[in-house]
Amino acid sequence: MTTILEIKDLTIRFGGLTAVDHLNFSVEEGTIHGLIGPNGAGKTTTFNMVSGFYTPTSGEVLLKGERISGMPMHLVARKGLVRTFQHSTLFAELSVLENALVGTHMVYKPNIFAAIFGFDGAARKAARERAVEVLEFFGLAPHLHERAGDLSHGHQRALGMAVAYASKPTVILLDEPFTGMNPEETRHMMELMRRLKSGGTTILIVEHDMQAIMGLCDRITCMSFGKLLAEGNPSEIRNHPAVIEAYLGGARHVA
Ligand SMILES: Nc1ncnc2c1ncn2[C@@H]1O[C@H](COP(=O)(O)OP(=O)(O)OP(=O)(O)O)[C@@H](O)[C@H]1O
Repeated sequence: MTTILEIKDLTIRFGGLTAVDHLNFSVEEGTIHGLIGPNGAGKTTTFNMVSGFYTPTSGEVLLKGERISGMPMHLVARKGLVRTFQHSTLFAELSVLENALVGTHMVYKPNIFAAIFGFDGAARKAARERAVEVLEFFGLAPHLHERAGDLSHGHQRALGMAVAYASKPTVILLDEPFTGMNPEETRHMMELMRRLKSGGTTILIVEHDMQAIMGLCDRITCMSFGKLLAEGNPSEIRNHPAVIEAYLGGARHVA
């Protein structure tokens, strides 16, 4: 196993609140790694630091040994790490294909509008091919020319992942990808994630759906009050007394 992502002593303070407090964990290449914890534990804030959205107060994030913390998001993305957001960030007025083309801009051209309208012939063709390939992978090929805002909720979430994946990331961060999905959509999304993993992509996922997390992840890190609470495989986490306590006050099992 090779470590692809290292979170080292990561800390961020907002005024008097330490939202993430000397957090340490590593993600192995080609795995699905879960980041869980009760509401307010600091999961999204950690994602924000890993993806370059926030600058940590101290500590660092290494991608393949290179420090990426403190870099702006677009540079982190160019290094091969991209994220999705809890809430859809699609361009609702653009078509499904145009949204996916925006996702390719990191690879083929740095400017969003150039990604859609201004490529030279060869780059434009390559970007379009990549966008269509990714949309096929996510089951969105029948919807290429529909307005993104008109898609079903499940398809919008799939498109959010497709846009992120279009830039050919080595690591993809998924923030609550199953929110608002019905069981069928969740099953389908889980299958897509397993296929991404088979293709060699590393996935770090924040999610409250414990059944999905336990079914998907190779390894899980649990946070509580900004700190690392426990780490292990799904069965170790499911039976970990501190995790059970953090979620349910010790009353029941996690999943
Ligand atoms: N920009 C900010 N300014 C001030 N406080 C913040 C900011 N971002 C997050 N926090 C605080 O940091 C703590 C951790 O929040 P965070 O959203 O990371 O938790 P979470 O584990 O993702 O929770 P949830 O599961 O509810 O999404 C919370 O107390 C939150 O209010």
